[in-house]
This record gives sequence, structure tokens and C-alpha cells, in this order.
Amino acid sequence: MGERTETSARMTSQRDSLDLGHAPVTDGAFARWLADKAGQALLQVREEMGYGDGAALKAAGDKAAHDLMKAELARWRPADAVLSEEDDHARAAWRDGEPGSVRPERLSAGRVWIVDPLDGTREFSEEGRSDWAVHVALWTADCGSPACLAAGAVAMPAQHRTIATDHPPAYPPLPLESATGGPIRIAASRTRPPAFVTTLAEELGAELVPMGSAGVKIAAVINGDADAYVHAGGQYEWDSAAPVAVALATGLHASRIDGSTLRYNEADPKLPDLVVCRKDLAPRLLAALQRHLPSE
Ligand SMILES: Nc1ncnc2c1ncn2[C@@H]1O[C@H](COP(=O)(O)O)[C@@H](OP(=O)(O)O)[C@H]1O
Ligand SMILES: [Mg+2]
Repeated sequence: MGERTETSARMTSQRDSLDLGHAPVTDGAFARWLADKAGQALLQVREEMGYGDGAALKAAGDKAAHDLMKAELARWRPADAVLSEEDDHARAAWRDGEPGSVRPERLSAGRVWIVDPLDGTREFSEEGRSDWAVHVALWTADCGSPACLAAGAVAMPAQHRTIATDHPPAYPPLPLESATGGPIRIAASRTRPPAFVTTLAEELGAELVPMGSAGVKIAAVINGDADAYVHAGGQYEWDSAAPVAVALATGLHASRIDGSTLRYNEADPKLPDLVVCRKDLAPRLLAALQRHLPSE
């Protein structure tokens, strides 16, 4: 090997080993890296435990992914706050002025990672199912868009794919059926769909596509496998922040079912409903959803 070739090979090898030890610098690439890393840990948990005890598998998966993400966030983004499903339920009931309640530090932070270590927990515990995901989103106070989601990644390890804002997917193609008046395909929860979704589908002449995980359903819209995702009746910020970040970066419509803005890093992390769809479908879908809004 000549001297120059040897030096260049050494530099390449040094760079590779540095890359292995370092997380990406940009937030979008970091979100993708972190979601992938937690996804690999989840695949390993499934492999090691098998499916004999579903409750234990869910608990072990949640914990493995949560612990990994908390440690990597503390290591690589130590100045940022974190809102995670696994440790925020206890603080979810925070109310200003309530005796004994402690204001979460994320409410005065400029940057908050909103993570769901395992979305579609039920499906994760069922053998053969691939509709579960890892969500990583970054909310920033200093932002140009109403949702204030600066980065996001959704890893779907059992489907061997990850979508993220560092390379937003192309806008989904208009399906031939829609162009010719075929049924709209609405992705909805397979276990907790909104009470009105069957009526909504009938009103729109739509077809329901049940699947697990909010992230996987929004990925299906991004991918063009569904035309819309509609949810109502309960959810939290971590269930939608990451996939909504990618959907918005792709150019899709994402809002509450009454058409208002999805807001993140609120004092109460409940975000009970949303609709994500192609922009051309949004006026029709929102008009139909008007008939199903919860009464105040
Ligand atoms: N009515 C409800 N109340 C609270 N959370 C809900 C809900 N319906 C769905 N979710 C949450 O939204 C995520 C996607 O649900 P689904 O797979 O049914 O579409 C799941 O997150 P987790 O798996 O992280 O708990 C689930 O717990
Ligand atoms: Mg979730």
C-alpha cells in the first residue's frame, strides 16, 4: 500500500470509528438516529423474550426503549428538556397553583424532545405484527410554524423503515381510485377507533383501514397506502408529535378534527384528536368531521 493510500485508509478508519461513537449533530438526523437505535433495542427485546407473556413483553419493551432514549438524550442533548410517555403520566395532571404540584421544567424550556418509546404497544406484543413504532420529535419555542415541531422521526423497525424530517418523504401521489371517484381509505385504530368513525366512513363513502400505532397510520398516509388518519376520544402529545412533524414536512394537512392547530408542549399533554390527510382532501374531511365534534 502506498503512503498516501495508507494515510487515507487510516483517516477513513479513524473517521468511521468516530462516527460510530458520535450521534449526529443536526436535530433531524439525531432524531432518526435515536429512533433507529431504540427500534433495534425493541427488536432485540422481542427476540429474547418471545410472545408467551404479552404483558411482560410490553413492559420490557417500554422500559428498554425509554431508558435508552433518556440516556442518549442526557448524553447528546443535555441542555434540552424531555417529555416522554413513560415518565410524564405522573405529572400529566399538573395544574397551576394546585398545592403540592410541581411545574414541569419543560414549560419554560426552549427545546423539548417529545418521545414515545413504543407506540402501538399492544401490537408490539403480538407475534407477526409490524404496526408499532418509535417516535422522536423536537419542539422548539423559537419557531416559524404553529405546531413548533422542528424535527421528527418515526422508526418502524419491524417494517425496516424510518421516516424523518431530515429527508422528508415525497408528497404522496394521488391514487388512481381517488382521481376516478373510488373510496377514500381512512386509517383508524384497530382497537380504539373514534365512536363516530363508521358513520363518518359511510357519509364519505370511505373504506376503513384498521391498524395499530399512530405513527404507523400517519406513515401510511405519507406513503400513499391510506388517504387519511382520523382519531378522537383520547391520545397524548407523544402519540402524534413525531409523525405529525414528518407529515407537515412532507406538505400534508395535520390538525385537530375541528381544523384548529395541533399544539405541543402544553401544560396538559392530552391531545385527544387529530386528522392527517392530503391537502386536497382536507376541506371535504373537515366539513364531514364538523358533524362529529364533541359537544363542549
Ligand atoms: N382513547 C384513547 N385514550 C388514550 N390513548 C389512546 C386512545 N386511543 C389510542 N391511544 C393511544 O394512541 C396510540 C395509538 O393507538 P392505536 O394503536 O389504537 O391507534 C397508542 O399509544 P401507545 O401504544 O404508545 O400507548 C394508544 O395508547
Ligand atoms: Mg403512543
